Amino acid sequence: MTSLSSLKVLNDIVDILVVGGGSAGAVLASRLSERPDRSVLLLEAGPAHAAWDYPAVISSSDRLGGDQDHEWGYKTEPGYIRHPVGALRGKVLGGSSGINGAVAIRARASDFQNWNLPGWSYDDLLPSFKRLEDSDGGATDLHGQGGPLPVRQLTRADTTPMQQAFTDAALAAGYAAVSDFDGADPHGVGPYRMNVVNGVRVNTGMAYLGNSVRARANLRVQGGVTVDRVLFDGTQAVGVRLADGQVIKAKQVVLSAGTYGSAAILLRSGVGPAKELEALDIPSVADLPVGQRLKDHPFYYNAYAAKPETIGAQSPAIGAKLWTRSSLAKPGELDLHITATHLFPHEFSPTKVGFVLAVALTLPQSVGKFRITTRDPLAAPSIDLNFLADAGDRARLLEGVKLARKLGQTAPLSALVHSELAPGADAQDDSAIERSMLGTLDTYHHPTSTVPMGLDGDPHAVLDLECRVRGVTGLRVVDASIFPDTVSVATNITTIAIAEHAAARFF
Ligand SMILES: Cc1cc2nc3c(=O)[nH]c(=O)nc-3n(C[C@H](O)[C@H](O)[C@H](O)COP(=O)(O)OP(=O)(O)OC[C@H]3O[C@@H](n4cnc5c(N)ncnc54)[C@H](O)[C@@H]3O)c2cc1C
Repeated sequence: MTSLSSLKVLNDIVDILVVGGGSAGAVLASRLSERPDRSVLLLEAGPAHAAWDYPAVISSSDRLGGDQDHEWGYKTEPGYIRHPVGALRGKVLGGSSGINGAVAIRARASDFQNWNLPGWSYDDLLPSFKRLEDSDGGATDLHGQGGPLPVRQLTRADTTPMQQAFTDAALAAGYAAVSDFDGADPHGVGPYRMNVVNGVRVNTGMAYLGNSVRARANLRVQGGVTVDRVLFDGTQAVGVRLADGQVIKAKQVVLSAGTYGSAAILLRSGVGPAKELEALDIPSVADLPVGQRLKDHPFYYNAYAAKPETIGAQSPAIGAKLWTRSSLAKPGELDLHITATHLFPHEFSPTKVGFVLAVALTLPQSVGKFRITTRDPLAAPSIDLNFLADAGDRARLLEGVKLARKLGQTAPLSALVHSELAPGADAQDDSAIERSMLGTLDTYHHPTSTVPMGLDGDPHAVLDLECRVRGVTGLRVVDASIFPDTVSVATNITTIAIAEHAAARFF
């Protein structure tokens, strides 16, 4: 474990201590240390690889989910679907942006309208969405150039024969072609925008914490350090205690440990539902609803055995999607994704090669719950995603699965199919499809909202609108946990943008 003396930066009391170097934390450490007169310390539990020296399991864009050295290893509670699923989270400088699918699409204006928070509209966030980007299409009203994160718009030619056949099947079924999912009308099918360059998934530890940034005299980036809890003097945050008992003092603490990590640190610190904390003998500092509004996107694999002679190239593993709406979506909402992916355990296919039309419900109503069950900072938390508990969620995902199956039977995609593996030929009615949904459901890995922002008087709000933890001083949270509700797309770019937004406005 790192010794306390080796963690000292410039002063004994660091100006800003950022906990967690993931999608949000790396952005904050980079942006906040642009001002040389303040010292910034970033503590990350996982390894802090040099920007040019990430192992292939992190840098290769076709390998998702990391390995035991770079992933927390959490499992969910069985919940409504009655089986646990792996709740993957990156444990590395770059965080979950180091193990994710590298799809780079923003939340929609309607998502921010749903949040309904002053200062957090799409227009408010647009400068941050542009500032983070180095878009290959150059600077436009919509996209930015020269920012830290390279974002490439895939073309049809960049996608695989299977993804092209999927796209053509969706077009044949009457869906529109989408050339940029960040554009005004993303309802339809098309290739992704991705933060991948030459097969390298560019995580935030690379993009925001390159050599010159890490060389700043006022910034210290330290990997291999697990934070136990925030220390308070009364209700003033004064630093953190590490899992090994060492103490680090700071004038301001920012938690960017992610939807699970930040909530767990708050709970261990006495910030959370007082009754739950009392049961764990944790003295209450602020009685707040941490962990009560967990949201995530349920994810179903409509899996196919492919004809080996027609499948062709299989990289990029992720390349195109259909973004559409169920019949229960509210006006303007797009609540279903169908992603055509080669991420498939090929040994399960009778032809030894397969592909997946992965169906996600992106605006679920079901609300999950996050808790800790012990004060031990090294113990796994309890994560109940509560997937599909809401009957409307089941109905909408069912529509998505039926649509995916229809596309699998539509030319030219149908020509690649040897047989359907899930739900499988026997699943002919809704109840059989639903059984398959419940039995094999996974997560899209977009958990949010355990530490939600909200207006004064909002019973769900843990933070105010400047990311400050209510009822205490000197403590902020900035990461995907602060989303007041889920958004209808993958969450990485929006998380980076809220960190850009917070860094520019609140510090
Ligand atoms: C498999 C997978 C695929 C995904 N695919 C996509 C995709 O294609 N596109 C997309 O937009 N989004 C995707 N996502 C989601 C996206 O990556 C996350 O929403 C985003 O990275 C979350 O950022 P964050 O800053 O909130 O948390 P993280 O990036 O997870 O960062 C939290 C950091 O805090 C550290 N930490 C936690 N606890 C402590 C502690 N106690 N002490 C010190 N450090 C701590 C962690 O190790 C981690 O580095 C995917 C996620 C996964 C897991």
